[in-house]
Parts: sequence; C-alpha cells; structure tokens
Amino acid sequence: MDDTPDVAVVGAGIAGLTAARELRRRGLDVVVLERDDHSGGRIRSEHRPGVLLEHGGIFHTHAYTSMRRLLAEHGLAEAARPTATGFHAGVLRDGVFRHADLGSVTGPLLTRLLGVRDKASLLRVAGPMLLARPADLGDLTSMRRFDTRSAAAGLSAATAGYLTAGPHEFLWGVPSTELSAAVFALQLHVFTGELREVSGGIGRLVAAVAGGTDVRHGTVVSAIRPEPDGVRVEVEGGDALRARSVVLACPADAAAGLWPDAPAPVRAHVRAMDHSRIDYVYLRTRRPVELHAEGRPVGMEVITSPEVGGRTIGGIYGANAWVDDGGMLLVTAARAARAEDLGDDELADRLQADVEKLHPEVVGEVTDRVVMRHQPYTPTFRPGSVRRLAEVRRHLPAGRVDLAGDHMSAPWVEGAIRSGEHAAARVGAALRR
Ligand SMILES: Cc1cc2nc3c(=O)[nH]c(=O)nc-3n(C[C@H](O)[C@H](O)[C@H](O)COP(=O)(O)OP(=O)(O)OC[C@H]3O[C@@H](n4cnc5c(N)ncnc54)[C@H](O)[C@@H]3O)c2cc1C
Repeated sequence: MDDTPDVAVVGAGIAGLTAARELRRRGLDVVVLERDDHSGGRIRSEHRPGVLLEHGGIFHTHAYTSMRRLLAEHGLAEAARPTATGFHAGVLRDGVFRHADLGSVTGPLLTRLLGVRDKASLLRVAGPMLLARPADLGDLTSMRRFDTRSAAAGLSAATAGYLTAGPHEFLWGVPSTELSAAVFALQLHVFTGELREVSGGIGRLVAAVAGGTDVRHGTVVSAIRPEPDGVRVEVEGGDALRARSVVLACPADAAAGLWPDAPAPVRAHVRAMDHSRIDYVYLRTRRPVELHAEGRPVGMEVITSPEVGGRTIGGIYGANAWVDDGGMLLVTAARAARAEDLGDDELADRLQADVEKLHPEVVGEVTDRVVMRHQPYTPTFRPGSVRRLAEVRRHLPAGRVDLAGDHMSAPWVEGAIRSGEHAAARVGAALRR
C-alpha cells in the first residue's frame, strides 16, 4: 500500500461507510479498510433460495431520521415498509401470552401484565423522560441528564421485569438494571409508532451507501500510530499506509486495541464499553405460524421466565414475511441459557423443543434450521457511560484520529449512522473541507 489518502476509515460497517460517504462529499480522498470479505459489519442480508436471512440492523422506526434521509437519498424511501404487527407482543405469564404494545406510551398502561402500583411507578419515572425532548434522536448524549441511574431505578419489580422482557433484555441482551436510564429515555422517543423494515433487506442500504467508496476487504488493521504529519496505519501482514486522518469505525474493544495511546478519557470509554451477544435460530416451517396474544395478532412472543421445558428460549419473532412460501420463526435464546456454551445442534434442538411446547402446531412442520450467533450484538451503555461519552468527544485530537460506531452515539443503526456523520463533520472541519 503506497497510497496516501486524506482519510483512512477502519471498518466498513454502516458507521464507517457513512463517515466515508460524508467525507467524500466534502471532496476528501478516503479509503475504507475492512477485515471481512463483505461490507456492512453487523448488518447483512443473506439471500438463500426462497428466503431472506437478516443478520442485524433489521428494524427501524419513523424516528430514525438519519437513516430515513439516507434511504431517501438512495431512492430507497419506498422500500421502507411497516411490519404487519409492529411492536405488538405477547409476554408469557403463568402459561398465558398476555398482550403488550411495546411501542406506545399507552401500552404499559393498558396491559394486564401490570397492576395499578406498577403503572404508577412507570408514570413517575417515564413522565419526565417523555417531556424531555432529545436534541438528536440518534444520540444518547442528548438524554445524558438521565444517566445518573439504571433503567430499572424507581420502577416496581414487575415494571422493571416488563421492560426487561420487552425493550430491554430482548432488545439489548442485558436486563434493565445494567442499562443507563438515558437508554430508556431515548428509547421512549425512538421506539414508537410503526416498526419498519427495508423490503428486500437492510443490506440494500449498505450497498447503496458503500457505492463509489474504495473499500479494501480482507484488510485487518493491527495498529494506528499518530505521527507529527499524519497517522500511520499498520495492517496485518506487514503492510502500512499513511493518511492525514483516521476514523476508527470498529467496535469499542477493537478501537481500544488499535489505539492504546488514545487520550485518557477516550481510552477509558473504549475500554469500558462492552457489547452484548445474541444467539438465535431461524426455523423454516411448511406453513406460516401466526402468533397471537389475548386474541390479537402479535409480531413477537417474549418469554420472561424459565417456564418452558427446555429453559433456553428468550423470544420468538414471526418472520413469515422473509420467505417466499411456508413460514419462518426467528427464535432467540434467553441470556440465562448461556447459549455460547452450547453447540449449534444442541442450541437448535433446545430452541425447537421449546417452540414446539409453546406451539404444538409446529411439530413435524420444521423443514430447515439456521443458527446465528452475534457478538458484538449491541453496546451496553451502563449508568455513567453516557456522560463519559459526551466528555470523550471533547478529547478527540481534532482531525487526527476520530471514532465512529454505535458505541459512540446510541446502540442501534440510527446511532451508528449518526456517529459516522459526527466523525465526518469533525474530521472534515479539521481538514477544512
Ligand atoms: C442480530 C442483530 C440484530 C440487530 N437488530 C437491529 C435492529 O433491528 N435495529 C437496529 O437499529 N439495530 C439492530 N442491530 C444493531 C445494529 O446492527 C448495529 O448497531 C450497527 O450495525 C452497528 O454498526 P457499526 O458500523 O457501528 O459497527 P459494525 O457493523 O460492527 O462495523 C464494524 C466493522 O469494523 C470491522 N473491523 C473490526 N476490527 C477491524 C480491524 N482491526 N481492521 C479492519 N476492520 C475491522 C468489522 O469487521 C466490521 O465490519 C442488530 C444487531 C445484530 C447483531
């Protein structure tokens, strides 16, 4: 590698690709160095005969403003469509699926899962969060005033459990007690209204954003070394390139390893951030399996306690829309099941057995199983980490080394995109473009 780009971006996830796109628009010469043989990182839409297997970044809402802008700019606005059952879920309690609308403010107030005192505790905690409008829907720091306590603080045990069942453990891979209340505060504004997906797969957005960018796949960056007149980027195998600026758009632990001499607040942030994991199996079925709770169609079923025989299952998402014929279920493992210690076949056997116990109509109907394991899944913003993040941004050496990725804004696709836009704005300003 003997070229000298203005900016080298490490990581071709949606954060790195967005940063590269914004920097190119400012007239800068950019290369993206990517370890894998494909772009998109955690986002990948895998097409197999008659089926779409989504690996990450699957759903969005109306509040994903940066993502919606990107979709529109690439002619994909029409591809974003609401899912049939939205945020409506069934939460298993005493052997019965109770209905819960996890995407509306009134959902917790109407559900039979919570009593009057539980609902009162939620109103007390969520009221101020709802009144506080976030300045940026893809950036947790806009809700950092709530970052003094956990997402479960002030809630009754049943209410914290309800939230853990729905938008917390199921969505973040960790219980509410481990998350900052800032995550909950932002989530109340972002996860509302319609739950949407990109027809044909979110991978279409990745391909569009990557278009025209010089992405060098199979390039594993091993270290970056800031020097007086630029940054030296070292690549596994002994190669290196020099750039005026570098954007590390990889998960926090990778960034920590590549830049051990980062300023102390930056080092503290990337070392402290960890990412949860998620393990699940796609079960293809001969006929579509429809999910219901209290007589209403729901998009997912959430299993909060180990009531089911195998004690492995965490939730079921109805993925019929992703197969040409028949049906499909996306079945996640509960955190307590420690799926990482199970082999693929054992995990699939246990999850299938749990599904068959809950849905006897599935017995004899499964035609294919695909196990998926994702680590990183989503960054864990613990109490205190959001205020630390706000501090980090002030200590990035202007225009020399910058950071992007969902750990730099908020733990979802909108957060990753916003982080790429933020990094590009800082680097572009420093390089005066
Ligand atoms: C199963 C799953 C489901 C999800 N569902 C949703 C959802 O429904 N809605 C939502 O909003 N979000 C969802 N997410 C989260 C979303 O996918 C992520 O927030 C987002 O994709 C993160 O993008 P990123 O660019 O920050 O990181 P990544 O996508 O992780 O990109 C980082 C890139 O850096 C590369 N890299 C790392 N180290 C190096 C190195 N040394 N050299 C070169 N390259 C390197 C990696 O290979 C990777 O390509 C989901 C995630 C998963 C896993």
